[in-house]
Amino acid sequence: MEDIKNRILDKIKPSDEERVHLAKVADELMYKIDCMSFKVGLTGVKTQLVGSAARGTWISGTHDLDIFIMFPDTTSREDLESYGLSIGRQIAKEAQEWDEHYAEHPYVKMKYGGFDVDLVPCYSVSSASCILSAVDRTPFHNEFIKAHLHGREDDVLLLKQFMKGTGVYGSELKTEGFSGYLTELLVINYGSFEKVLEAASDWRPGLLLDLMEHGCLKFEDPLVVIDPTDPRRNVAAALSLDKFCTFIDVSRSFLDTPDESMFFPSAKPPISDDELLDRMNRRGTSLVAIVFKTPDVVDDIFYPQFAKMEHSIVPLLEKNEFTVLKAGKWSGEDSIVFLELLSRTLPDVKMHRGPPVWVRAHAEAFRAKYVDNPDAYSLTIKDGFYVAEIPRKYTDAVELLKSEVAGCSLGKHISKSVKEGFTVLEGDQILKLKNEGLRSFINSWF
Ligand SMILES: Nc1ccn([C@@H]2O[C@H](COP(=O)(O)OP(=O)(O)OP(=O)(O)O)[C@@H](O)[C@H]2O)c(=O)n1
Ligand SMILES: [Mg+2]
Repeated sequence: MEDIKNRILDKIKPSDEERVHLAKVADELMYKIDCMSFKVGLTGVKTQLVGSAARGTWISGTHDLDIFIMFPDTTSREDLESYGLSIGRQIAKEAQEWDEHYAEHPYVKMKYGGFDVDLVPCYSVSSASCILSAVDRTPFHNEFIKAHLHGREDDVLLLKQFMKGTGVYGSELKTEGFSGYLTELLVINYGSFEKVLEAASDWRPGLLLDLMEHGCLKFEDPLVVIDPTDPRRNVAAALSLDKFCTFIDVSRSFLDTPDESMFFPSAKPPISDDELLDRMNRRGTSLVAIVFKTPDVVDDIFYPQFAKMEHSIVPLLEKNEFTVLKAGKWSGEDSIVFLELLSRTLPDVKMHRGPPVWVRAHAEAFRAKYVDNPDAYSLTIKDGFYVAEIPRKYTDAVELLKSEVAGCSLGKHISKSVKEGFTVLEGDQILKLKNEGLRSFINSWF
């Protein structure tokens, strides 16, 4: 175990040179921001480096700098936004590339000196419980982690890399995993990388960690980690049940058989046509793919819509009695929802249940509609209910999807893209999809 940890740390721990370079670029940027705010006559504005770069918990080679421009809490929202943006734009003049983003406030993102820099305006408030906007907590996170981590940066680095390797790191809506701050709190709470894994091996959903014993509001999430700087917030709010459980699973595996490759797994190779056909034949199911053009929106807008799409399409199939074994999603230039069905086709007969025979008026109306209906196969009684045996609307899942997908609730941008055109592929038609990233996704998913 010690050997593995040391070998991993050799790869992920920033060198002294990297630390010096990062500090230099951060200082340079903060100095420029200070000069800029002085020039436009702002007083009381402070700048601060936050996030993993400020805490010594960034993974070597991942170069993001989060710099906060902190305005006095008496600043109006309009002033904070306009000064924040104009300072950002000025600095961006010397950047390799830049653009504007919108979170709680608009902010500027840029490539500067080899780093991905976020210049985020926020309010400087006296405590995290009186924040005026969500980002105002971040400087308090910095203070808390610096005061409590006590030299366990290496444990955080190992935990982050282990989570990256096992696919559970990142609190964006695309991943629904663990945030950087959460990994730091877990190390503080349990004491070390291994102790986090040992504890996680016995986790159950509904777990509450309340480091500062705040006592707390009720949260429904699988993991609740009360923010030590703000009792109203669950730091693990973005974590999905499946990512929570994946972490339990990989923690047990690693402690059972420590394996370096879990930190840096090699991607599955793209599946070949022959292999894919062979797998389809062996599984004996029907594989269906719905393909549409990926709308041009940011991940945090796209992925919730993509999840919504899956959660509309699976019930559509089930309502029509197609059994969905599993669903999967992949997105590149095109986006694809995969559905593995027990069978693509169903027989023509559908059992349509009517009212109980003893509910006379309804029962007679139902009987009258189906008893001599030339389209119906027959009318029977089962468990006290009339059952009409009628032809089903869709006997082919592909026809169902072609007709009904565009009418599903899909989210604004996906809906627009699907209405502009989509295709439904089944079985060997899926071999038309050649993208290598997609083929390696299929290799691990199917
Ligand atoms: N959902 C989020 C995302 C970010 N933050 C705050 O913003 C900081 C910077 O965010 P980010 O760069 O995403 O995370 P890091 O902790 O810097 O981790 P990484 O090493 O992955 O960059 C975090 O430390 C945290 O204090 C937060 O409170 N909630
Ligand atoms: Mg960061």
